[in-house]
Amino acid sequence: MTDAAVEWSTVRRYDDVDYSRTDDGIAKITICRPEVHNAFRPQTLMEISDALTHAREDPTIGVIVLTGEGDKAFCSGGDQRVRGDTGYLTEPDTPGAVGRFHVTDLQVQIRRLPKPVVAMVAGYAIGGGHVLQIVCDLTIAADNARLGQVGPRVGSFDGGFGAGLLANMVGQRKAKEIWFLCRQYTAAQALDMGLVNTVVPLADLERETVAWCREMLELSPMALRLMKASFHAAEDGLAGIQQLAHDTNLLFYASDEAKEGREAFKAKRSPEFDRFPRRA
Ligand SMILES: CC(C)(COP(=O)(O)OP(=O)(O)OC[C@H]1O[C@@H](n2cnc3c(N)ncnc32)[C@H](O)[C@@H]1OP(=O)(O)O)[C@@H](O)C(=O)NCCC(=O)NCCSC(=O)c1cc(O)c2ccccc2c1O
Repeated sequence: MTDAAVEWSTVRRYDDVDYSRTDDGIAKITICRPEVHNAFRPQTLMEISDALTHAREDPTIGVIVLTGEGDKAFCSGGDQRVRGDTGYLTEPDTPGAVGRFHVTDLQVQIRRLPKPVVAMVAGYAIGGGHVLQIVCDLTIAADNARLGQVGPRVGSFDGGFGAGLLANMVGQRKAKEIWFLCRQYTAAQALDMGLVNTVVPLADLERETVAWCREMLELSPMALRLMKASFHAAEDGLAGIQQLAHDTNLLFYASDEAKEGREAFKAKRSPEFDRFPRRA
């Protein structure tokens, strides 16, 4: 879905993915495999990961949008054509090739990324594609969106974020229904159960998504970063706490107290921490 009213310039065109940006700091990462409803193969995920890393490191980017090309699908999950007996294959035509689940690292990368990631969903968000929208921080859905899990129908399941985060969003009962029945849900149903943030007419999807992103760009990036880490601290266990804890290091390093430790070490003298308050 592209909207002529929003101007994007290409940062990098990969084989499976387009990475563009606006002048004011929104990155857009688009899965470009509409012939398979934007199903991902390992290369797709590696390209998304590379674009996410670039957007993370670019200080002029404040918010990242993840989407799929066209209006038929956000993403239909793993590309069944390259699914092997050991995971998804980078070289499906090579006998004995060993596969893996590249999406594991990508899900974690989105969770850890210290900038908001917004899923912009038109059409199908199914299977591993649905889990991708779940791990994004916000989801803006078009009124033609169809969301659901398909794993138990095709011999798969995602018991990680695909189960736990889903249950946190919609409750255990509904999450079990979604996985145990493998139904598809309309955008309106998804909104009703808290699976997406808002639903807009398809023609307005990109404009609305960009409007949400621009609202976030007006806010304190550090406050947004710390809120994202705070939301994940409990859900992600020690890894979530690690993110939040290390984010406090970012702030602590700028303090005179931390600088005293660094400068004392460099000057080969004892640090003078006495001048810093032992706060109540
Ligand atoms: C998405 C659909 C419900 C759409 O149905 P519809 O009838 O509208 O469209 P078609 O079925 O005709 O599809 C058009 C065209 O696209 C091809 N296609 C669609 N999805 C895929 C896919 N995932 N892989 C490959 N190809 C796909 C389809 O074959 C058609 O091609 P033609 O050449 O015939 O035109 C419906 O398409 C559908 O149900 N798709 C399958 C969805 C699916 O099985 N997804 C994978 C689920 S498993 C998964 O995603 C997964 C991935 C991981 O990496 C995991 C990692 C760790 C744990 C779990 C994981 C996991 O579960």
